[in-house]
Amino acid sequence: MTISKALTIAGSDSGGGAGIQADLKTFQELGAYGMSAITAVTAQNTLGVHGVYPVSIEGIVQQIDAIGEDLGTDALKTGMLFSGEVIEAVSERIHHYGWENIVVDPVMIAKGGAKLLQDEAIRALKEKLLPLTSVITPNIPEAEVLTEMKISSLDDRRKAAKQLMGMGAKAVVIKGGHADDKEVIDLFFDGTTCEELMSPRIETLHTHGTGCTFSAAITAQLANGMTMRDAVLTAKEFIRAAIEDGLGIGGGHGPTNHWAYNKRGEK
Ligand SMILES: Nc1ncnc2c1ncn2[C@@H]1O[C@H](COP(=O)(O)OP(=O)(O)OP(=O)(O)O)[C@@H](O)[C@H]1O
Ligand SMILES: Cc1ncc(COP(=O)(O)O)c(N)n1
Repeated sequence: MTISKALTIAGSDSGGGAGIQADLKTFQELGAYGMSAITAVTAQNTLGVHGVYPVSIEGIVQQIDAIGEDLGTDALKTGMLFSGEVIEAVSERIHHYGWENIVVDPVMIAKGGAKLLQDEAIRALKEKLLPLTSVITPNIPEAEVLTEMKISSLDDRRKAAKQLMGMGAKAVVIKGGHADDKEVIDLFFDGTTCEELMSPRIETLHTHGTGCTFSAAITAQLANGMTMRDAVLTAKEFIRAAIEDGLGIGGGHGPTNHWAYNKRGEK
């Protein structure tokens, strides 16, 4: 039996809805063996981020090396990287191991407004990480920061996706969760085709960690050997089920249901 392996380099969310916790749950549900390198520990719940405790560069590099020198990985994703220094160190290690299937979720601000990436880090993200990226998955505000353009229309999203490809990413998904369209439109662009992936907008407060879960599902499916397009299509179904069958726990923005996609398949 071949084991698909997936690595997440991201922050820890004590509340379990976002960050490495969401990633590992998603990897497990999609049949990939999950591994992690933690970049920062957050004290967090559905009400917000109450504290951020960055891990030292040495500590992050040692975690990545522990995996690189022994287990290896078939795909990896990055989430909360927090600083330019972390981005540089992580990019250098990815390059060193020659890893492929690199999914970059450019996490900048938590739903509750807490800053998860320092401003000075944007340059490192563009210069060091984007050239190694197989797919980048910004939400609309993140795509605006990276491209320095205002994104209002669907056409703006297409232009932004092209610009991000020009910066080195091999594919782009601009997620539509933050737009006010009736349907949620995630724009997928791989250099040749530009596709609008539509699904009904679900009226719910419980969308904590949707971006983490979506990018983790892409990572797991790339580790499983799927093409980029198929991995993105599965991730869209995975997150749709996870939001639709929300758990309704916590007093604020609750987590999604990482069991939902497989539970539906069992029926
Ligand atoms: N209300 C919703 N109904 C249906 N799908 C949604 C909804 N909100 C988000 N999604 C889906 O979830 C995924 C993540 O989108 P979103 O734009 O919320 O990312 P994000 O802001 O990075 O998420 P987060 O920061 O919460 O982790 C996308 O595939 C999007 O289509
Ligand atoms: C450790 C960590 N990583 C990512 C997010 C983004 O998720 P959200 O925007 O839903 O708060 C988060 N809140 N915490």
